[in-house]
Amino acid sequence: MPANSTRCSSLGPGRVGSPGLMPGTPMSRSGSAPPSPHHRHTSSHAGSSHENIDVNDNIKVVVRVRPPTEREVSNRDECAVSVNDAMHMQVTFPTQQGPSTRGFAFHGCLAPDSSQSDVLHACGITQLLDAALSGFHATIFAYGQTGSGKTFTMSGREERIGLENYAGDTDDGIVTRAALYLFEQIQRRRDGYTYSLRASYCEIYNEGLYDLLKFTQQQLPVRWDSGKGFYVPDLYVRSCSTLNDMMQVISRGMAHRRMGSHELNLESSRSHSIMTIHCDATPVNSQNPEQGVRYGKVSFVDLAGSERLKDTKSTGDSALKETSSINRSLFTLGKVISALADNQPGLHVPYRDSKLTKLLMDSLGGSALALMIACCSPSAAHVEETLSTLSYATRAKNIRNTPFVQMDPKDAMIAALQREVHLLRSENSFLRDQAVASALPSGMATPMEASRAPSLGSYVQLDDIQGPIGQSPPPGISSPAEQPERLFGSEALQMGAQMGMPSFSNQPPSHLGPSRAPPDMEPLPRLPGSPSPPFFGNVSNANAGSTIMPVNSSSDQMGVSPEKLAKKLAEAQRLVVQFSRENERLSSTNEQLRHRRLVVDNDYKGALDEVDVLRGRLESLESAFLQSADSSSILTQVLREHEPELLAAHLSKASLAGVTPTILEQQHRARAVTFNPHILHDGLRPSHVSPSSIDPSWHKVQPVSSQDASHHDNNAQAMQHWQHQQDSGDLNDQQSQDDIPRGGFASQELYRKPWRAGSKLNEQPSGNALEQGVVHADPSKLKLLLG
Ligand SMILES: Nc1ncnc2c1ncn2[C@@H]1O[C@H](COP(=O)(O)OP(=O)(O)OP(=O)(O)O)[C@@H](O)[C@H]1O
Repeated sequence: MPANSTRCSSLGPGRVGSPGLMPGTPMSRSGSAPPSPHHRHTSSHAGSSHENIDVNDNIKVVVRVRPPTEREVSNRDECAVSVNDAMHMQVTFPTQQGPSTRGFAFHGCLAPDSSQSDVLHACGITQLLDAALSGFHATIFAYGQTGSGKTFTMSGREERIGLENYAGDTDDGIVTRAALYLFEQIQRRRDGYTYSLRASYCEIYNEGLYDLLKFTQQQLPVRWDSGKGFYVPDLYVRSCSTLNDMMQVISRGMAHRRMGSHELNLESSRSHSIMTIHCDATPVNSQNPEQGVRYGKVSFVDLAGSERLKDTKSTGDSALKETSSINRSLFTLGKVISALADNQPGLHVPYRDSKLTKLLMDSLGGSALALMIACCSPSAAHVEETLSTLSYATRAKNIRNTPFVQMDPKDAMIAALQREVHLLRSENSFLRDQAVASALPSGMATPMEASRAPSLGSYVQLDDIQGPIGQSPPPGISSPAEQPERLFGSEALQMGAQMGMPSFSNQPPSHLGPSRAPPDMEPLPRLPGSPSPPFFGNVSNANAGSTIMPVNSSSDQMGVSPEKLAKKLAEAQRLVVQFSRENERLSSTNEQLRHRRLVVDNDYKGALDEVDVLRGRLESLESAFLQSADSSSILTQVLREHEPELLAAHLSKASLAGVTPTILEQQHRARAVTFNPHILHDGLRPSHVSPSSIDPSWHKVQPVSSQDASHHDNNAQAMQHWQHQQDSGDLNDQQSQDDIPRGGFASQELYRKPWRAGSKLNEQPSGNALEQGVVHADPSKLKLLLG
């Protein structure tokens, strides 16, 4: 610590946004969080709804600083983080010039003494839950360094939840409080829907997806569907009709999560867990065309924490593999967040690079509401990680989601069609009324009016009316072409455009031929309030012979001759037929468009399925290839034949070093350069923080100059580019050999080929690589490749 840092003796008084610990003070533990009304929520929250939700909603980011752990207190760690107010905080960190401070602003900042119920309120979680009940997807994910309080925030004290007769306590986390809130709400809501809740719980461990409710060692596949996005088809989803059912799901899932113990956390989650509560809302009255079944859900994601082996002091193959896999998936998450935060059109967002980012796709830049809770330690010993976490959180604030109510695709389609039919009906009735109103002499009732007062007149069969049918509207009847807005209304036009309808044309569509409804087209059903069959019947066919119109028997008394009246009525009839035809055309065009969209969707889905299959095959080929490299010399022969120089270089380098490098060893070293979590944070670190000033070991693997940084960028970009090409199948065989095979580098040299010259990154990784999160394959399993 810098010489001028100071120490203080206790936690500050506040909670949400209260200063809490002051920077430069030694940390002490206060008592447990202030008592909160267990599992109860204030009425102001209970009544909140999703009305505040902005349809272009950025991800909300709240930071929670946990209290110091006993270990940090006994080590007399300095405090580096202080919360200034409800939205601002600052971090003090050492530099070569002395301590420096950086301020951060978030949607919420929670001081170390904030209670679990404070989290619920400060993070707006009840709003998210209300939104889920209203059909939105919502995601709450906890992010941060290992031991920073993610699991405590999401789940509370997990060990207690599984206890028999557990009735909850003040330490209950978001998940249990949310479950109770949802059950309270569905009993309270009187909004014409019945609600049912279902829950699933899964984890991603070492890039494998496991069901925590049906705990088997079987990995589950992640699939793509154009309607649902990425999803896990075989995940067990349990129906929960009572809070007790839900608590069983929670405790069972938690009990099966993979935990480990290391220097920074005695109970460290070794996997990313996702608990999802599905909120299905079924309308009580299904007659309402605007109502369909809504499929909201809320996911609680407890990410594994980023960690450095030198801090966690983890040893052993499986621990190393876990660390590497955690850091790798967090690295991909970082790339996704960065790409989305940059918000450059056309930029590739590498969702497909990990299972975690696939499953979070909807929450990051998608249609879900998302809340990120960034957790951090107050200790100066972890200030680098804290700065990195806050830099990520700052970037995440820029990610924009577009939430919308989720309905079953079938229901959504039906609702859209019903809306469309509704629009066409009202349009149709409007047109009919308009046409007749224009045709009738002033003072005469329109059919609509007449229908409300049938005693006004008697009826005459239109077909009985003889006389020429004018080709152009008679005086007093304005051409529909002059007033499309009046005919359809701007609202209707907008709705039509939204539904993919072509813009209205008043010319009878030539391709449709005579006015006849398509054979498969149902006549438009009657709209309440629209002219009823006694007046118009089905006007789609002018020869139907049953169309009747009200005519005032004493029309001649109004100064209109029967001939003129008949002419005007005939003209009205012609217009009605024309508009009906237009309506039919719109309907049939819609039908075609929908069909076309269905075909495209199917094609797209088929292509994606194929890509998934090919990707799976490629991955198994890669792993088979690497495994067989140990026991056969095919690879050596291939190199000898196609890359003799490379082989010679390997042999000489190996003999100089006195060891024989192996494929796996070099591959892992190469990965260490790419996946090192500190490198990925590099672009996010404030420019005035020199990496080497914080941790002398950083410069060994991390670019320290802009030139090096650009090498690193090139490195990452080239890898990303290769992956993209690989994904899209753009690579031919030769290119595949020359470029970087993902997860299967034939050697470090091959991997570095495109940017070999002059880069520090091209030097052998430092011996510190292990400490930086590198996983070496089990030496006993590594066989000599080139010997
Ligand atoms: N707000 C808090 N109040 C009291 N104790 C806390 C708080 N946050 C965390 N802790 C304690 O700190 C320790 C580490 O927290 P936790 O296990 O939640 O960290 P984590 O971020 O989930 O770690 P990992 O990524 O390793 O799983 C635990 O003993 C936990 O009880």
